Amino acid sequence: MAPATIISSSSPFFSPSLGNVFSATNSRAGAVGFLGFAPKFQAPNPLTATTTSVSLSTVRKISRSLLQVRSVAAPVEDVAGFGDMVSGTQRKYYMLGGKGGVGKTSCAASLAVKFANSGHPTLVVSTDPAHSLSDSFAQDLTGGTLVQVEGPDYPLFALELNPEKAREEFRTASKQNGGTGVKDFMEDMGLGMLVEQLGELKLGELLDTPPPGLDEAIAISKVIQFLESEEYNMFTRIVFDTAPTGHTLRLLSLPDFLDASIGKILKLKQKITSATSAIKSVFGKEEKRPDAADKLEKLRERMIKVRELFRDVDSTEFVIVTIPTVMAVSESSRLRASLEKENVPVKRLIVNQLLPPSVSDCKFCAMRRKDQARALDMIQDDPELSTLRLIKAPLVDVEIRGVPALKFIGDIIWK
Ligand SMILES: Nc1ncnc2c1ncn2[C@@H]1O[C@H](COP(=O)(O)OP(=O)(O)OP(=O)(O)O)[C@@H](O)[C@H]1O
Repeated sequence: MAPATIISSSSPFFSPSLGNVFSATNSRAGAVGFLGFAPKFQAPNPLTATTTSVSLSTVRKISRSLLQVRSVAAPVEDVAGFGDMVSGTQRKYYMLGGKGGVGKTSCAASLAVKFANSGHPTLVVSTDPAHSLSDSFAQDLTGGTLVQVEGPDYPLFALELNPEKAREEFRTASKQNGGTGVKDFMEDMGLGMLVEQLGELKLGELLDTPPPGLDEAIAISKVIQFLESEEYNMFTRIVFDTAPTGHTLRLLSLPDFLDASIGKILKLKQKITSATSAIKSVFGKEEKRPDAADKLEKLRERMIKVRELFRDVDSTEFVIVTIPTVMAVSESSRLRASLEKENVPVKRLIVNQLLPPSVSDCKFCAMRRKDQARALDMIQDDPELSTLRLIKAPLVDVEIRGVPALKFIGDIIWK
């Protein structure tokens, strides 16, 4: 991860300034360690900051009470702006992605805070194996379970999917009880049906080693849970902080791949079934068994549901985050092209870490500014990117950490 350039408070263009904001703001949340200013409140240690792991019943209770008291912010005229994103109580998914280190997590976390402060019970999920949600919120959100983020006006929960832990559990499970542990493990992920079917097809041994793409499969299984499980019913906005480009594209194309693979398995199974039942009927031994193909077909339907969700303009949007450099803009252009090929809706492009205006640039800053202007021109001329709504986010003078900082940057980005 490339660290952001941090401009000191003595910089000639000390604006926009988180430092200024925080000297005037107090908060329940733990804003931690801002450079260049002295916070007026006691900043908790990020490692010991209080976070709450919640049980299913707590989530349900909050959900019920929210349904009674919540009023979601009204839509504004600008349908393409934040007003469009916040309006309506039907569930919407936002995926933020782009090159490593450009500010995906900061943008995703700031969007989640803004949604929560606008009245939406919100869930922010990290599918990046190198999670930084905890760092961004300055709260411990690790553990792979729903954790409530302290600070926003309405419930905001975070979930850092833990592929390494999942992979380890997978290995352990596959060694237990002659492989039935794998089934339990996959069932926990909402993929039990797949194992059953593989068992039917005597392909269970394939599960003994974690397959390539398990990280993405875990993320997909979570999406299925978001769609089907009561635990997640309360959330009207789900924000994904995705892994850098390649991983994310694999994640988005996985349902297609699984759908096609299941299709092939189904065909193969049909052939085997008709051949074996022909033999069995010749010998008068055909048994009536529940049709495994039905279950596979159901799994396939779920995959189609996920695939459709990724493509549904009304409920899903992929927001590309970039920085104003030739390399990052080029990668964003390729990402947009790939997303278009996958029919994933993209409407916005955030250009993050733009140097704020200044009257007196030093030579270094003037050079950087010229470079950034060139990258912005590149975006204007790029057929993949020029059609997107451009959101310019300034490089701020301190690291963006904690809910107040995320609120500050979120109010600049999400308008
Ligand atoms: N506009 C900004 N101004 C100042 N600092 C920023 C800005 N945006 C992001 N940063 C800082 O840059 C660093 C990287 O940001 P972030 O973690 O959000 O990027 P990322 O794209 O999610 O990284 P990764 O690909 O490693 O997950 C963080 O220290 C963050 O505080």
